[in-house]
Amino acid sequence: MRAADPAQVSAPPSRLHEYYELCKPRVVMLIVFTAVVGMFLAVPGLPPWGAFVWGTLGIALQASSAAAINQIIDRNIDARMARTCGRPLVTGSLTMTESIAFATLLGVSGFAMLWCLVNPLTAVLTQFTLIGYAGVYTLYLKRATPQNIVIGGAAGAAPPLLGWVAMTGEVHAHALILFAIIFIWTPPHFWALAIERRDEYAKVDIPMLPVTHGIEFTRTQVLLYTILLTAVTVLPFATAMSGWIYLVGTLLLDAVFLAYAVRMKWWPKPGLPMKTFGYSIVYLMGIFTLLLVDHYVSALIGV
Ligand code: HEM
Ligand SMILES: CC(C)=CCC/C(C)=C/CC/C(C)=C/COP(=O)(O)OP(=O)(O)O
Repeated sequence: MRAADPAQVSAPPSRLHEYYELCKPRVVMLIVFTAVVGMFLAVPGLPPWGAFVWGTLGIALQASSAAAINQIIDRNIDARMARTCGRPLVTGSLTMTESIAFATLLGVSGFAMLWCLVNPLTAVLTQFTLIGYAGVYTLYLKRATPQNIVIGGAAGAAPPLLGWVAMTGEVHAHALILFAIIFIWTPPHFWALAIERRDEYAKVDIPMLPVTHGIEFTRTQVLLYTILLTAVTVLPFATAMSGWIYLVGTLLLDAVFLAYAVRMKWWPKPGLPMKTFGYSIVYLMGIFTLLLVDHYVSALIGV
């Protein structure tokens, strides 16, 4: 048997992989999943396949473009934080010109796809979302106020609403509930991580809440937002948008999230904030999976 070639084992990541990383793929995948669930919930039965495919692709392209623009704007901050210093624009594996061209290509093709093959309202709202994240949050809010991620969270919360509009051409109250769930989820999602990364944000002068108001205050805010989140996640059931399957599942997920937040507040220990952050991602996937499953199972069994 031939021994592994050391040159191959330590080969640098391909350029394709670097472009892929520029899109923050794992975040974008969850964002697109929430948009897809919005599409399924918007209609009885199955969504119209043309609008579904082009809508998903268009939203994914625009979200990826927004993530790439965020890395273009933030390259100097990213270079000085351990968590982000391996990003393609920091290591030099992609140049500014390449990154700008790539982000433009994704953004323009995503917009054109949504405008021409889905509907103009979806295209315009998705474009505002891109500007909200890449422009308003990254360029301004992130550097200006500890409420940066609360206000900026509106961009991350928009995708299920965009998915809904892609299917129906209009903004429905149920779509606003989906928006509200992600909007209220964002602070505990991010501040759990920021507690752990406080010193890095302080070093680069980014006024994240644990930097400006301290870790204890941030833990209190995480707990308060998690309580509020529990209330907001009951809204799909309260408005008859979802049924019992959703309610039981969501209350279990909420109970675990609350337990994390309570432990972080009164029984903090090293590693707990990162576990809470990790759970926040499982939680959001869980909530949107429950919404989807409930939508079809309730229709099938007629409850
Ligand atoms: C303003 C809003 C948000 C902020 C400030 C934020 C912040 C962050 C940060 C800093 C990370 C990186 C953690 C790391 O590198 O270890 C992260 C990871 C993540 N976020 Fe968020 N986030 C936001 C909204 C969202 C939204 C809306 C979603 C999805 C619906 C999302 C899904 C994720 C996922 C899946 C990861 C894990 C990525 C990985 O494993 O590489 N985030 N978030
Ligand atoms: C449909 C559409 C256009 C959606 C765009 C929404 C979008 C891409 C949201 C991403 C949220 C996010 C990862 C924020 C963290 O940015 P950060 O700069 O605080 O985190 P970082 O330090 O890891 O870069």
